Amino acid sequence: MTHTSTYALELRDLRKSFGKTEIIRGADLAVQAGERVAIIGPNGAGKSTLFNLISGRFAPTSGEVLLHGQRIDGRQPYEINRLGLSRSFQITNIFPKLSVFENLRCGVLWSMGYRYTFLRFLSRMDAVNERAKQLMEQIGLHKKRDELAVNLTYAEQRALEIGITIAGGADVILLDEPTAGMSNSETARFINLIREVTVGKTLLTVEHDMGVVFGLADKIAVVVYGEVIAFDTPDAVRANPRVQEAYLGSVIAEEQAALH
Ligand SMILES: Nc1ncnc2c1ncn2[C@@H]1O[C@H](COP(=O)(O)OP(=O)(O)OP(=O)(O)O)[C@@H](O)[C@H]1O
Repeated sequence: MTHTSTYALELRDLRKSFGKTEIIRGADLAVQAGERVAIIGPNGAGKSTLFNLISGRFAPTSGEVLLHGQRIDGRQPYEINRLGLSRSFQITNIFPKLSVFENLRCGVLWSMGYRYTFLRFLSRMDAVNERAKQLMEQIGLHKKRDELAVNLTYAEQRALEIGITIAGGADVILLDEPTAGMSNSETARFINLIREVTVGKTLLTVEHDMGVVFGLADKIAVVVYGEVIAFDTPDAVRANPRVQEAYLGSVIAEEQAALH
């Protein structure tokens, strides 16, 4: 049996009920460090709820969530963040009236436990500035250093969100539909950006766009009716009869029809 600590993230018989309705119904998942995982499934299957359970927004009704072998279920989102798991929307909420550089500095400081009200002191903080500069280059916004976030294009704002998400150096990153609302060419560029900035990290995305799923994921977790019914490589998931029957067959058929 593999030792638990070899997994970056593990879900064990995770359950969540809202009122009398069980939405997550015994989900199991074991993600190795460095894997990029896309969570897919029909509308209402429980994908966002799973993200909420992992990131601490909801406490599970029962079951366990482990980050590098350590139980994190029931902990507060900020505690989970400090333990090395960062979710895009937790900290995002870009500050529209701050520049790209200032937004990234806030991301770095937030991860260190400061509050953005210390903003006026930031210019003295060389290490913070250096990290923000490095992030700005990583996300390709160094030429927009002093541009206010509100003036960025949509795709640039999403890139800034990713920069803020990775600012604290978390090694497990959760992204909700990172390319939603982008054009095809923006999406292709953005997949590359995500791949680059998550090298060596563990990535989980909730994703509806099959192009993104197959372009980004090393493994796919298929969630149907609150359970992970398959967790495997994209090719194996495509070929899995249970997945085809439950969900993916119709999506692949649509995809193939669109290609011909
Ligand atoms: N806070 C809540 N209270 C009550 N029911 C909820 C709550 N959050 C989610 N649900 C219900 O849980 C079910 C799963 O929702 P969830 O958003 O996790 O699905 P999803 O797979 O992310 O769907 P989609 O692909 O449409 O975003 C839905 O029936 C939803 O109404």
